[in-house]
Amino acid sequence: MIYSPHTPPSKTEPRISVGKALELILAEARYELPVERVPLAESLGRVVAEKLYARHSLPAVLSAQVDGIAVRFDDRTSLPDRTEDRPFAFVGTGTALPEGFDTVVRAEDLEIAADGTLRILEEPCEKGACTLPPGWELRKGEVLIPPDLRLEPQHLGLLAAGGHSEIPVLRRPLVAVLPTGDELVPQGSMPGPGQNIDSNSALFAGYLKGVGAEPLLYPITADDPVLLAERLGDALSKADMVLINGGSSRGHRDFTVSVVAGLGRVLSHGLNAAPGKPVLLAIIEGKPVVGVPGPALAAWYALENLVGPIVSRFLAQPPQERRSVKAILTRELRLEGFLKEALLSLRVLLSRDGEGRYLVSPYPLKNSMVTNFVRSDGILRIPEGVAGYDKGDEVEILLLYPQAIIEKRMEKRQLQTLDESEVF
Ligand SMILES: Nc1nc2c(c(=O)[nH]1)N[C@H]1C(S)=C(S)[C@@H](COP(=O)(O)OP(=O)(O)OC[C@H]3O[C@@H](n4cnc5c(N)ncnc54)[C@H](O)[C@@H]3O)O[C@H]1N2
Ligand code: MOO
Repeated sequence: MIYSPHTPPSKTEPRISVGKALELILAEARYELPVERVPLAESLGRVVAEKLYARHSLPAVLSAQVDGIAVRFDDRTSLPDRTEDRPFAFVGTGTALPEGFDTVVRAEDLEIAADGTLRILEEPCEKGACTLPPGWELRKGEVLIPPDLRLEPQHLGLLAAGGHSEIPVLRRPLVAVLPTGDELVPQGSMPGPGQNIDSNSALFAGYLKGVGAEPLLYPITADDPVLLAERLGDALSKADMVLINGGSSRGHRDFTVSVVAGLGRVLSHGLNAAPGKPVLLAIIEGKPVVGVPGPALAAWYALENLVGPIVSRFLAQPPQERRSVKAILTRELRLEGFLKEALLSLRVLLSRDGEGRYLVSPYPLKNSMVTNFVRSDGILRIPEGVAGYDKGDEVEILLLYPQAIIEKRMEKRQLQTLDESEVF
């Protein structure tokens, strides 16, 4: 299959690689977030803003590690031991040993006879056996969590054990989303002739939440540079980063570039990427501003390649990575012209061959409806400079769903139980 660009870029248009564009915006914008305190139960997935220490020791005193009896080690006699006259106390796992006791005998190593007398079948081998000394779990003042850690459920347990109920975290980056275009109507409206639903705002909101940001959704802005400049100003006064959606290309109503250039510094306009070529990256008042193309697929790649990593930078995290699988190409791919020089992202379907290996079939590039995107299993990214692949070559596929879900999708397709028009 030969891929060629459907909108060849002009020869004079300066374009840079996606990697270089990301490097520039990461190096040149300001990435600072204020700290807020949230209840421990709501801190999952949040990024801790400062080092957190244990506020007390656990256990506070010598405690039992198992269910059994507490004894004094020095009271032991030869085995088996009739112990009705030996002092002991029943203890449960995690409870404190009563004063004067130093060792625990496991319930399995005891016998209580019918007459109520207690025998120790297996004497503890050392003083302190089956106990936990004070501070064994946590020592007061020890570091529990370093700064910049994204909290997982196990960290929440540790912080609770260490005496924390409110956690200082980085505020989620607030990302303003400005949909633009005279042809757009809000979600829930019936689109008339020439109208399109602002579906990208929903896509953006979901994507942003998924990477740990807080979307600030604006109403649709008409194709009017004055209105756009006003909205942009408002967004910059509230948000940490601004996404302007649509109007990024070269149509007579595409004002994004001129408005942004009037307010700040444009770092790049045009990426060596397909889809996702007309992406605008700029800095206004130290804040990153991204002009995201209108077509949903191009928009998604801009989110994935640039916006996600920028949000991660705000949160002092490495960019989130998708799971990938190796797959065998079912046909050759030859790239021509601009596509050979660009980072090409192709949507793919996966299946399996008789040996259980993944097979991969890419969709044609032009087939860029958002519904078809939802139907794809993953993405084949072809780096800049690669002219194509042969049939049978092994390539890496980034998965759009968890692997178990992909397996189910493949199974359904193989059984042909999928309705042709089904979108899932
Ligand atoms: N002469 C040229 N035309 C185009 C070029 C080019 O190089 N020369 N590039 C093409 C490429 S590639 C892309 S990608 C698009 C970029 O378009 P814009 O970012 O300027 O977006 P619009 O023109 O405003 O809209 C395009 C399309 O997307 C729909 N859209 C916009 N916003 C939304 C939204 N919030 N929700 C859903 N859909 C949205 C819009 O209705 C249009 O259908 O330009 C090519 N043209
Ligand atoms: O392919 Mo454009 O670069 O995103 O429609």
